[in-house]
Amino acid sequence: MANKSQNWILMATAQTPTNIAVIKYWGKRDETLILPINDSISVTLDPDHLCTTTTVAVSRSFEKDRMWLNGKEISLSGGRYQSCLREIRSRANDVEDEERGIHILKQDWEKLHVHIASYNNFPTAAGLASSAAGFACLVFALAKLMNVKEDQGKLSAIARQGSGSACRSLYGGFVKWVMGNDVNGSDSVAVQLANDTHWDDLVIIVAVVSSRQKETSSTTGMRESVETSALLYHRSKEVVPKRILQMEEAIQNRDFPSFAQLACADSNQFHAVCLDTCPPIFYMNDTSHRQVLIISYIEKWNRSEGTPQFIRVGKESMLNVGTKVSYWMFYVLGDKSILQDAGIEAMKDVEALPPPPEIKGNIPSQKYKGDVSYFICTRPGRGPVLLADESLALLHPKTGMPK
Ligand SMILES: Nc1ncnc2c1ncn2[C@@H]1O[C@H](COP(=O)(O)OP(=O)(O)OP(=O)(O)O)[C@@H](O)[C@H]1O
Ligand SMILES: C[C@@](O)(CCOP(=O)(O)OP(=O)(O)O)CC(=O)O
Repeated sequence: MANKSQNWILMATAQTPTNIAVIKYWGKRDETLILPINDSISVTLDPDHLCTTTTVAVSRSFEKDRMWLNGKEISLSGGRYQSCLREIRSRANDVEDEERGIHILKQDWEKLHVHIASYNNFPTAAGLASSAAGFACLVFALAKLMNVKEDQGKLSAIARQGSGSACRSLYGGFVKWVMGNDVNGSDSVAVQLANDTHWDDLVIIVAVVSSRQKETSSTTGMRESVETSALLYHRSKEVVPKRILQMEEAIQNRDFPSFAQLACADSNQFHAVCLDTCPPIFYMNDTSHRQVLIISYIEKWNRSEGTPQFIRVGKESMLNVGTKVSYWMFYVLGDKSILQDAGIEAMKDVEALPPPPEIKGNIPSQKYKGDVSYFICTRPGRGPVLLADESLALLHPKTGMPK
């Protein structure tokens, strides 16, 4: 290795959005390579509101690979981290920085160790797809550091081995994860259906029910569904292939009624599969489990009556929008102007919202004050980016340790 005497640290910092599936991935045909039993489609969310920032650093003074997640050191010994590190290292290339006297040869990367620090600006493992943004960001940042020349599609196949849904976060806008046929997973990659500007009046409101960790992880849940649910088999073979085509068309045509109907139906079927699993999984009813996704569409809200048109994914969210609205803690993160555009400035404006027609005459007697902790108002967003501003790095440029 060149320039052994010099004590340099080379770093790269990236920011990567999370994504939310509108046609869901649920079930693997290969657990190690993370190969799914059906295609899925997602919307990448605006990284200004929901994202992961990851700094990766390399130095010959580092004695082993180390990682800090949200300030706490975590083990990298797990198979998923090891797969991502191995796959990226094997594609690394020479890195030259004449000014700083850094010369790393392709073959050096196998012996060099990395430090990784990552921060999620939203709760980890609470159903907000932290693993998606996290592994996509890790792979993207390492690829930049190690001068990996593969395109986003190839990188998506590496991120997939960290967490399935992570492959979709390598692109912005509307993304399809093609399940592929290869036993080695080379064709199980993400492709972009449309970029983040394609449908610029689509608004996504995530109502966070609880920031606590889920009791059944997606990995365990979907494994049990594959083993026990006959409905999942029917879903992956008969239902999803048709729905994927319809969803692609709805996105292409910016056809909101079809988009919302398909997303609702798919979310409901996902929850039905969870119930059909033995033992059953309850993501929906237990408010400690999962955020409720509410997709809201504003057709130039400023020009219309000023009333938001909430379209819900799932029955629980329907109830939330309609009857619980005045009991929500009105705490909004993200782009508050989205609600302000709709004439909602304060709690009294929320209370004045009419319940949706579906729940008229069917108002449950029980009221759950404070079920929704907060909202995140967001939009379709761009894919991963490298942050050039070194002050945003999560590792010290001199020590390579977390700031
Ligand atoms: N920023 C990150 N960088 C690398 N890995 C991360 C990061 N954030 C989370 N992870 C990994 O993802 C795991 C959480 O994934 P998990 O699938 O349980 O939750 P989730 O992704 O938040 O929820 P869901 O998949 O249901 O949407 C963490 O334990 C950690 O291993
Ligand atoms: C319900 C989902 O969010 C499941 C996501 O599962 P993960 O991608 O977290 O699972 P692993 O591949 O085991 O890491 C649906 C989706 O995002 O498509």
